[in-house]
Amino acid sequence: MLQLKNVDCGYGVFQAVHNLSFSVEQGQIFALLGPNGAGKSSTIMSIAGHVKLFAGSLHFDGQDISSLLARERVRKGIAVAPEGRRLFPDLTIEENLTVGGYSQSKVKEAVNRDMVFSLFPRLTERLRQPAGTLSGGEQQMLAIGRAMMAEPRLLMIDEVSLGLMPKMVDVCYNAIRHLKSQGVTILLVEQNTKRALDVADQVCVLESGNAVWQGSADEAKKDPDLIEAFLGMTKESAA
Ligand SMILES: Nc1ncnc2c1ncn2[C@@H]1O[C@H](COP(=O)(O)OP(=O)(O)OP(=O)(O)O)[C@@H](O)[C@H]1O
Repeated sequence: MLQLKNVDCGYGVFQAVHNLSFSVEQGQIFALLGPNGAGKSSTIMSIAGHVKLFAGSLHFDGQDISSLLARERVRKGIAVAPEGRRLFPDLTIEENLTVGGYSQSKVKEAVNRDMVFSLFPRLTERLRQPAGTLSGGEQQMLAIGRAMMAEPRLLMIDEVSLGLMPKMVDVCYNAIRHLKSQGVTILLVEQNTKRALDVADQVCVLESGNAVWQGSADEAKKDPDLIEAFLGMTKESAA
C-alpha cells in the first residue's frame, strides 16, 4: 500500500533521514522504533507531506505521491495524529472533530463522528469541553479521532503512548487493534517498544536517521542484539 524508496528528508539544509526504504502492506500495523532524534517523526511527517522530501520517492496505492500537497494526501486516504497531538486547544472536542472531517460531506462527517464516538465513548461525555483542558489520554483519543474523521485507509500515529497512564495506553492500543480489524492500515511511532511489538506486524528501527533493522515483530522479539542494542529492553521483557 505504501512504499518509501531511498527517502532523504529534513528541514532546510538539515537532513534528518537518510536513504530510507520500506513497504507497509494493506491491513498491517507497521511500527517505526528507535531512540529520540532517530528520525521517526520526520519520516511520518514526510509521508504526510509536512516535511520536505530531498530525494527518493513515496508511493501510495501504486501512485507516486512525492509531490502532492499535504491536503491532497489526506484526500488520497492518508491521515496523521501528530506528535504532541497538535489539537486546537481553544476549540471543543466537537469542533476539533469537525476540522478533521473538513474534506467530507455532512452525511459522511456525521457517520465518521459516530464511528469515533464508538471507538472512544469517553469523548461523548465531553463534547463541549475545550481540547486544551482534556487529560493527556483524552487528547490522544481526540487526536486519533480527528485523524479518523478524514476516513483514512492509512492512519499514522506519532508517539502513541508518550506521557499517558497505562490505562489510557490500553484504551489507545485497543482502538488501534479495532481499527486494524476494520481494515485500516496503521503506521505507528512508539518509544514504548514492548507495546509496539505486541501489536505490530512489521518493524523498522531507526537510529540517527538510518534504518538499522527491519523485519517482523516476531523476529524483533527474538533478536537479542536488536533488543539490547537499539531498543533498550531486556530479553525477558520483550517475551
Ligand atoms: N522542525 C525541525 N527543524 C530542524 N530540525 C528538526 C526539526 N524537527 C526535527 N528536527 C531534527 O531532526 C532529527 C530527527 O528528529 P525526529 O523528531 O524526526 O526524531 P524522532 O525519532 O521522532 O525523535 P523523538 O522521539 O525525540 O521525537 C533530530 O536531529 C531533530 O533535532
